[in-house]
Amino acid sequence: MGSQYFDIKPVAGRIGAEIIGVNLSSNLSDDIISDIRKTLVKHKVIFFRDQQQLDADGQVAFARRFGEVTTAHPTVPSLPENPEVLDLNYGRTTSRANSWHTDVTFVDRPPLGSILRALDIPPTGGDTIWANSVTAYQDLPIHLRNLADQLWAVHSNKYDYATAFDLPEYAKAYRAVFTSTVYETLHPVVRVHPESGERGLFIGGFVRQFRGLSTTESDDILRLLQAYITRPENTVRWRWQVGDVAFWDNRATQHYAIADYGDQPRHVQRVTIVGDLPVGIDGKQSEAIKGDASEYNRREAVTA
Ligand SMILES: O=C(O)CCC(=O)C(=O)O
Ligand SMILES: [Fe+2]
Repeated sequence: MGSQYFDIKPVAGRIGAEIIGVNLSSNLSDDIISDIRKTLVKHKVIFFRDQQQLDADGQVAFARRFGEVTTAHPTVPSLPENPEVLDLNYGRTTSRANSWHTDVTFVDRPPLGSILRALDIPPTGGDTIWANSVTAYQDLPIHLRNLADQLWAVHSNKYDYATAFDLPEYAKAYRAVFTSTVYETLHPVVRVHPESGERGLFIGGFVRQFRGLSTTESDDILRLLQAYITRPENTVRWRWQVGDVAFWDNRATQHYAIADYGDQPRHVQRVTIVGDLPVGIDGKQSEAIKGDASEYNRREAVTA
């Protein structure tokens, strides 16, 4: 699929494409937005360079073209003047993003996607990697695919905070909120993408246990399945420059922010689009177990 409005340049063999010739701060027609959406669904993560003219409000306005935007995230401070914008500006030691995950899968409607804008990037390091969960599923040998097809997983935001990272004072309020409500949701391990119909592995960092298996069995199987997600063939790595924008399909990817830049500044801002209720290959939908997940996407911003 091409577009009459912009050029599409794949970045890696199986995931990721750069969109060339679109100014995200301009008034984009519905036709352009529709082509951007198709490109996102096909390539799973899309990149736009040189978007220095785009500010936080423009980023929110662009995100709104794809769906409802979430307010606030319990682990990451929002901008006080703009609760839709997550301000990720607190260094490698305080981030949970340097592990493979799909965003916010502990609620029943995890994000459709997120849009990340680079404001300050270290001279070296601080890249982000995305993985294609559809090609990972296709890579599974048939017997493992049959196993994955039958599994459902409990996703939760409950962590062992004994080993938690140290937070700067201003971010502690967010952690207090994050830990005050436990969310648990049962999702299919193999999810049918609502737009492409593709099957993908829907797992990642918030998976606690597979239904009907012990925690040890779950850990072993999760490790086995994650190994297909993180195979280099299924990934793309982006070397950020200030002004870059990345937009990923959170329904078909995992990502990992590389914490290799020491104490150098790295500042990115994220806007998140509400997704739908995942559907498994048998047509069954995800189910919230704990926490009012339906309210989650509209919860109040916490500002310190
Ligand atoms: O900082 C990054 O590159 C990504 C952080 C992350 O995981 C996110 O914004 O969801
Ligand atoms: Fe993330």
